[in-house]
Amino acid sequence: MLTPQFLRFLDSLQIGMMIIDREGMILHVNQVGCQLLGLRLSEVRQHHVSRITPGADIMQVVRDGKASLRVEIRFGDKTLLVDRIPYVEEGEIIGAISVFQDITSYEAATRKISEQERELHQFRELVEQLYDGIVMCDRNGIVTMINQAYCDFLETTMEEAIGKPITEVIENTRMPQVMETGKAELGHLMRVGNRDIIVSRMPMREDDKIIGAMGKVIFNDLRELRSMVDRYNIMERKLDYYRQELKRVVGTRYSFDSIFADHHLLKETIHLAKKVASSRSSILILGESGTGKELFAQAIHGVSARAEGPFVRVNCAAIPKDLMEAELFGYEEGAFTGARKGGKPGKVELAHGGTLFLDEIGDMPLDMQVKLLRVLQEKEVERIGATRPTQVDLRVIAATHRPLEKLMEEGRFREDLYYRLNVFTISIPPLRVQTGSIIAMAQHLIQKLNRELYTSVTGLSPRVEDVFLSHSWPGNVRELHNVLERAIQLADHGLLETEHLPAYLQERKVVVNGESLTLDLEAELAKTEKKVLAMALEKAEGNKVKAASLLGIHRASLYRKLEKLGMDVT
Ligand SMILES: Nc1ncnc2c1ncn2[C@@H]1O[C@H](COP(=O)(O)OP(=O)(O)OP(=O)(O)O)[C@@H](O)[C@H]1O
Repeated sequence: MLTPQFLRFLDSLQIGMMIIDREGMILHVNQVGCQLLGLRLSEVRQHHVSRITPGADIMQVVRDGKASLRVEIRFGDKTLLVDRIPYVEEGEIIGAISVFQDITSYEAATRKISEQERELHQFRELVEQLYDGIVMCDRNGIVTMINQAYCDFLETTMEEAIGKPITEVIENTRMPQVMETGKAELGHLMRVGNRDIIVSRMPMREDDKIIGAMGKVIFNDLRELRSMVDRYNIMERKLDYYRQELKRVVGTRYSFDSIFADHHLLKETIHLAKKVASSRSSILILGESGTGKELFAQAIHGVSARAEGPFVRVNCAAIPKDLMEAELFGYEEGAFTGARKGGKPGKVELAHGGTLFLDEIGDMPLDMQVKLLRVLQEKEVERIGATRPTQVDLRVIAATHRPLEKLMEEGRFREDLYYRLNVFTISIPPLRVQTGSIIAMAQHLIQKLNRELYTSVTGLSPRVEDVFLSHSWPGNVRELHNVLERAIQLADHGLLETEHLPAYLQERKVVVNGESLTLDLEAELAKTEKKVLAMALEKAEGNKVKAASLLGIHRASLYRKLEKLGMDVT
């Protein structure tokens, strides 16, 4: 039956073909078939079919005489589509023929198409949910896409609308103009039928060419918009409230435990602060910038009877003058143009039940001082535009680095307010007078910063200690903290060296006649003054009256100087 002509014919076919006899012995596989199966004809001829395709059902075809068509089978990394038919001669089944083709790439393409169909379906769903209405048209103004919601709104169907000029589907549409000008129109109000809608239209581009336009109807009913705006306002107010609550919870970060004190003057300040903390009276904290005034204010609040209440800080120097009144005292709705809906409480009101910390009180404008005094005296606050005052119960801690007495003399600070605030005064000594304690303070801050920055700096090199001792620290502990933070990050571990210090600290040292001096006038004067006082005391054998007369100054003045320079007063 398999004549050479017939075999040549089989080899010329572009699909795979295999012929077996009744017993399943392979009689022939054509060339394409060998390629698809990855075998040579000599390897398969006269072998049983089960060796090539284990579990092949082709024997079933021989047994039943029934064809099995379009069966997909995996062969290695290929997918083959197989037809198996009985091979009949003179009415008798003498074998079977298997015809197969590689459909691997076809199958991959079909999979891709169904994936894309799924994605497209998801995208449509998304579009349906994102916007109430959406429509697209091509460059000729023909509708190419419209979603169900917009169809419902326009009382049409997708079948009817797609393919029609957009001007026939949406009355008053401006999509042609948008394509003409290339400019998007966002949030326009438009009347369709008897309803107002808000539309955004934008041109669609490909390689800078306008290929169509898209329209989005964000709200198909303005009543819905209005209710959304209302909901938004309510949410904003709630958010404001929670923000305030959060501040109340995390408002204070410092306690007395956070204050490091090695110097006796600072220790005395802490002792006094702890004593006055429990009273209800106002406190005035004096100290140069960076000495820890806020630290003290928070610590006092933390141990006061109001510790559970809020700690509200107002930096009088940082608030622009024209905003200060609203910031401090709040306002009612409609009090001025731009006033927020529902009004806004001021810091004074927010501090109700707690502490109001007025930082840089010396910078408070005079008219605000008058209003503040009223709050302290009457214990009530009146928002801008309000008809009635609100009762407030708070304690004021004020702080300043300015000489308030001088400001009073110049008429820039009200005397009555000064006396009201200054029930207790706490003076924080500047770092430069805490001689002998600067290195200890630095060590304390290094430990704290090591913990925060995951570093392991062990301390200061002797040269850095020198620099630290001769610097006058105008920025006080804050300056020391900043210098150390930078140096620790540069060094990471071991001792801090001068090269880790900022340039202004490295450059201040000069050597004159073999003696190392700094260009810090105040520190050098203090050093010399200290030296002279020590010499005088030595000469007077510790007798202060004698030492003062040797120095030609009053005894009280000697005591003041010794205290200021951190020398032994006893
Ligand atoms: N005795 C101290 N112990 C530990 N840290 C301190 C001490 N004094 C100040 N600090 C730290 O120094 C920094 C400055 O402190 P704070 O902000 O309280 O100073 P301030 O006097 O209020 O400054 P300003 O007047 O510039 O606002 C803070 O990081 C604070 O933690």
